[in-house]
Amino acid sequence: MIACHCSLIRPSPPINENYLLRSPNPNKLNFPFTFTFTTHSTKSFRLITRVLQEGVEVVSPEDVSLPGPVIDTKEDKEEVHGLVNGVAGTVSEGTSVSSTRVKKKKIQDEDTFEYRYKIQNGKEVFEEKAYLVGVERKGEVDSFGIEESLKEVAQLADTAGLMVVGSTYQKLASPNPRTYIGSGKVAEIKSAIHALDVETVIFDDELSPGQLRNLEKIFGRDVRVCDRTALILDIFNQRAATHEASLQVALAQMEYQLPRLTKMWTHLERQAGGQVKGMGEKQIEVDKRILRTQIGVLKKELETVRKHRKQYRNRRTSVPVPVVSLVGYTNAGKSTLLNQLTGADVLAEDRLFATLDPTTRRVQMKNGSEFLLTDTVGFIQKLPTTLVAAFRATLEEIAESSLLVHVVDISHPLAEQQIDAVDRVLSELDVSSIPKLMVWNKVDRVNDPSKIKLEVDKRQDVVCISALNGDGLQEFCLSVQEKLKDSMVWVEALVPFEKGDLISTIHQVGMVERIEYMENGTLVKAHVPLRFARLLTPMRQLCKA
Ligand SMILES: Nc1nc2c(ncn2[C@@H]2O[C@H](COP(=O)(O)OP(=O)(O)OP(=O)(O)O)[C@@H](O)[C@H]2O)c(=O)[nH]1
Ligand SMILES: [Mg+2]
Repeated sequence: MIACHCSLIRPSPPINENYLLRSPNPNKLNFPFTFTFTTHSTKSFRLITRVLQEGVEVVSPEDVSLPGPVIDTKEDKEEVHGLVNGVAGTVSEGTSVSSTRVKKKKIQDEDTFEYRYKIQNGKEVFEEKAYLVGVERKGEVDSFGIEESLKEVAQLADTAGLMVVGSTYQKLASPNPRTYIGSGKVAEIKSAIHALDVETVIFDDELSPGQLRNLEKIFGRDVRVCDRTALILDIFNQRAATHEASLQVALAQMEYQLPRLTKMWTHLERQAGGQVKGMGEKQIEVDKRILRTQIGVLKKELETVRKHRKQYRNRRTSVPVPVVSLVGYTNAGKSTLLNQLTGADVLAEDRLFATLDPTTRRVQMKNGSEFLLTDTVGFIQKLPTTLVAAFRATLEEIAESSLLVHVVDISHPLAEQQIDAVDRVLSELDVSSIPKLMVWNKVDRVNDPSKIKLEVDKRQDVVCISALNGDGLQEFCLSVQEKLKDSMVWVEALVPFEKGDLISTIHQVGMVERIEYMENGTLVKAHVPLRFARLLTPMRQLCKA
């Protein structure tokens, strides 16, 4: 056996910890982490490959290179010690995490490992086994209900590439400050997860850093504990396709990590036999400072990206075609609707958070008028505020639109609760002054479509559609136009013949009621966006004269 002393530096943005963990056992990454596996096995090669692909720098040994077998063939075992998630450092030999359980698992893993590697978003990921835990607060009416909420976490886990093998929940008056759930429940979960060989326990609610640490300690070193927020961050991290989205996710991840750094350096004190008490704490402070600096750098970089986006938006709005934004619960069908109306090919799939970046396309009506339609990131109940804040730049698109179209999956059993959850996020975004239109989507999936249509007829601000098969899209566009008219101003202007191009712009951005050709120009009576009305001011005066 040889010991390879590697310091692994986590790059900025940090690599996804889970990603590294989805590697040969042990699946829990502690700091420093130690991997022990057999030479010549593809697993060792995979781990190093993955580490390097992720951009993690291997400081030593220098001979860890690709492609080709990684480790000295004379020995039959290797160890990789390293630090991830922070700064570089020299690592002395840490303790190997070869517990009896890990040894037992190793034998099983040899057989079962291969089939748990899956290709997701073009990357090879290891499908961890996950166990879900929820809490129902006594006396509090959670409109979603604990079972539905857990079902949603299961969907999130599936989207993140995890294999859910069990779940449980507890009714509590108030959460336990140490472990979130009661001690009896903790013991029950511990035996369940060990029996099921679970690698990750996911809590449906946000855990405090202390609760997270205590639970990890109780469950054992090779079991990772995470919460809904971390899971959503993980999905966002996997799916971020643009530079801006990556920056936003990295920022949200770092802000989430900042109070949770505590565990990283406790090994220093352990190795020193407790003689250098406080050494770990000092190092945590150093790490926190580094992280804060990185957060500052990211924020500045985001600001630059944001400025570019604004310039682009200003250019776009020089011809004031009204902007309509699609908002709604994740998986409601926003991207499908955009694709149907504009022929765009935004990814639309039966997974949560398929879309992260806004996409804008032009919709041309038969009467010549146009509007821009923007697809946005979906919302979810218990959406972490850090994420809403991180995505504020993206969501600025929403704030600057003329109309918000709230897309609802009306076939979902919790459609009403989802509407409330979306309204809650919208209220955080301060967009109450923007007119709204509600769209009940997926009518083709409801048991009794006629009942739904009857209900829609009674209401004024709802349109019923199937974005998938195109039902109701004509009516949808007319409703959008009607709603847009409400946000426009009425003008009567005499446009000189030499400014004839203004007439076609009025057709494009507004709603023309009447056109008359006079001796000294064209008399137009129309609804137009406010900014455009200002452009027409001199001609409106002419008209008055
Ligand atoms: N039956 C039916 N399925 C639909 C309809 N609209 C969308 N879907 C399906 O619902 C799933 C989610 O659709 P998306 O368009 O990705 O939903 P989204 O709102 O963009 O979701 P996020 O990007 O995750 O927020 C896909 O599998 C679609 O095919 C519809 O009208 N009827
Ligand atoms: Mg989408």
